[in-house]
Amino acid sequence: MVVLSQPALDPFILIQTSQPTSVFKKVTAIGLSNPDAETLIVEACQEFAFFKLINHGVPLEYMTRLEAEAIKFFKLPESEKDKAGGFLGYVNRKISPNRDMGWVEYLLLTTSPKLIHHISSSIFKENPEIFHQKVFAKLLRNEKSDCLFRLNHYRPMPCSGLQELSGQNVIGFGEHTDSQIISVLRSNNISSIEICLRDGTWVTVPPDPNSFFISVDDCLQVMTNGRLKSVRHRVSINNLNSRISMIYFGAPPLGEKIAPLPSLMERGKEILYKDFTWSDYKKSAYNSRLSDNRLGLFQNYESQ
Ligand SMILES: O=C(O)CCC(=O)C(=O)O
Ligand SMILES: [Fe+2]
Repeated sequence: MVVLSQPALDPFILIQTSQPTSVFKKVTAIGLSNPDAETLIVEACQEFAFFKLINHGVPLEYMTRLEAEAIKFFKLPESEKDKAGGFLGYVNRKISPNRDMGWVEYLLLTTSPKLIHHISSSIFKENPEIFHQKVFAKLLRNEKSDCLFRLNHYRPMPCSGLQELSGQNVIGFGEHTDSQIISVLRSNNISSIEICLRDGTWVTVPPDPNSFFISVDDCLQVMTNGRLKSVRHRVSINNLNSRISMIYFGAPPLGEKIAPLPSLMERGKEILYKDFTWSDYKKSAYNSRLSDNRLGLFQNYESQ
């Protein structure tokens, strides 16, 4: 990455020098009604830590309605959006507390039923009941979990910037693994997420607004004692259209112990991780950089 001493809004600080990626044609598409779904999911998670869920039964109109509300919000003047700022709510370009920036603005929401109502009424003023739709009501059922929901907006690059940037990508969301158990992502049809395969090659996953992309996150890596590995991913911006994505991060309750589960791990394999709670993980993640391996701290010394 080229780091220039420019004002915070200069997109050039985010130029990504990595090679262009090829399109990932092998992403496994799995429908839940497929009798072999369980096996296919395990295989895809072992091989790619990532798969595409098709025929999921969630009507497209739910997602497009929420997307429309998000677009309305993101079109507001910066001063209005900033009023919804804070740890939860609106954030512009700042991806982590530790200097990680991206060409992205987002709304970070908790899925706690009590808080979501409050947040929704201040952000989606014209449609505060947006999260009362059936699909979200289901996601919000577990009051104790610490799940998050993020709406990302990758603005088009300024035209003058694009001419000079021709052929280069700008970091929308830098390389990282997600922390939780699984993430469920849906985006519009614009540009896409890139994932890192086991051999270290980065590939671009073709977008599909009708499907969900499911990824293996850090906690699931621990719960399976490393049998599944969380997937490194990133978003690059290289065109003139806005990308909108929404991601549900499925997390445990704060005090929950995260540990390898005998039913998920390979029999007889040594335990790779120390005991820790989701709250311990979050505290240590707060001091890390986006691209860090945040599980390093929790690995058993003997097993490294
Ligand atoms: O916006 C995307 O497509 C992915 C963003 C992402 O990885 C995240 O929000 O954790
Ligand atoms: Fe992510």
